[in-house]
Amino acid sequence: MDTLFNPSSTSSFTFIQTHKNPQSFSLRTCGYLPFSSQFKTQSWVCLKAQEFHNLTPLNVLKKRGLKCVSSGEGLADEGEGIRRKNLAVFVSGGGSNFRAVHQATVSGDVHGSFVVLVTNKHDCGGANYARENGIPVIIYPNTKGEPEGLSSTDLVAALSKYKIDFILLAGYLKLIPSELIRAYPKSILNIHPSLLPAFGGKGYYGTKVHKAVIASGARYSGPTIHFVDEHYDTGRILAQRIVPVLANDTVEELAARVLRQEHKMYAEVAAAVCDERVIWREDGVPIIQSKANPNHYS
Ligand SMILES: Nc1nc2c(c(=O)[nH]1)N[C@@H](CN(C=O)c1ccc(C(=O)N[C@@H](CCC(=O)O)C(=O)O)cc1)CN2
Ligand SMILES: NCC(=O)N[C@@H]1O[C@H](COP(=O)([O-])[O-])[C@@H](O)[C@H]1O
Repeated sequence: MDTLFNPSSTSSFTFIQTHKNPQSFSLRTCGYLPFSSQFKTQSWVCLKAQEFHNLTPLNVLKKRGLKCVSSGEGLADEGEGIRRKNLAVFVSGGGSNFRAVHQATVSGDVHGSFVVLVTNKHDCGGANYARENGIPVIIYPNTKGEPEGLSSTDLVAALSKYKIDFILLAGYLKLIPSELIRAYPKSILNIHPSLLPAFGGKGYYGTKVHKAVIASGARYSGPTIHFVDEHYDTGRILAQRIVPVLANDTVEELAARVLRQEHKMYAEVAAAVCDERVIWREDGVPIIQSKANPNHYS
């Protein structure tokens, strides 16, 4: 039994572009607002009127001080498609999350293409899968064991030629340098196999995470996808799913249950970022607009 955890599935947000500040969306206070369609003009989005249903009363939302800022590119015009995004992936191991998202790009579920892979282990499963699929492989960082590895500065320079839109960390076990974080603001995601902020940080990776969860007596666990900042696992949380921790779970059984949800969630989140459906609330929390119902956010 895997349960989706969707705290705000009944919430509806309506966003009005303010002429004063084309990068911020604010909630109008005049009660329910209808919109009919969305189109993009120059650098900001205009929302026209249409009846919406089951809106959370705006005054309730406004009391929570909710204002939203677009993800930067805004919503596409009705008449034109959203540009396909270039993706980079960082792996250290087998790369099952990478393979799951890559297969979603091939099937068309994710409107993006992996253009480069970075790894600290030149012969890991993820790197070999990339080579088999014609995806260039870069080694980072430079270590005794990986003398071909790049420095942080050279990594940023090497990646710049691929015109990357988003970087996905998928089982990468080294610290992402601040130079790369500065070069790709709000554009680097990581998947972690616990419900952050619990069981995260230095030393929490792979089976070590699940061992700690079981030892704690926690009844639920699950994967988290978050934006990456300078520290391990402290960036803004974007998505989570929950799974039960059973009384007689082994580390391997819990790891497998969480990993199944990781694969599904990462493909959904990758689709959202490529569709430009990530919106940053004024309080700094990123939220995802539902593909099926644009009135729903989670
Ligand atoms: N700047 C950031 N870099 C990375 C993040 C991040 O959030 N910010 N996430 C990690 C992935 N990760 C958890 O999701 C993670 C990976 C590795 C470690 C860790 O303790 N690593 C060991 C070395 C392990 C090894 O080399 O085998 C260590 O640093 O001592 C913690 C969390 C990816 N990068
Ligand atoms: N803290 C980072 C961490 O533990 N990441 C975890 O490593 C595994 C990689 O599997 P994969 O290589 O098969 O995708 C995944 O479970 C991922 O959440």
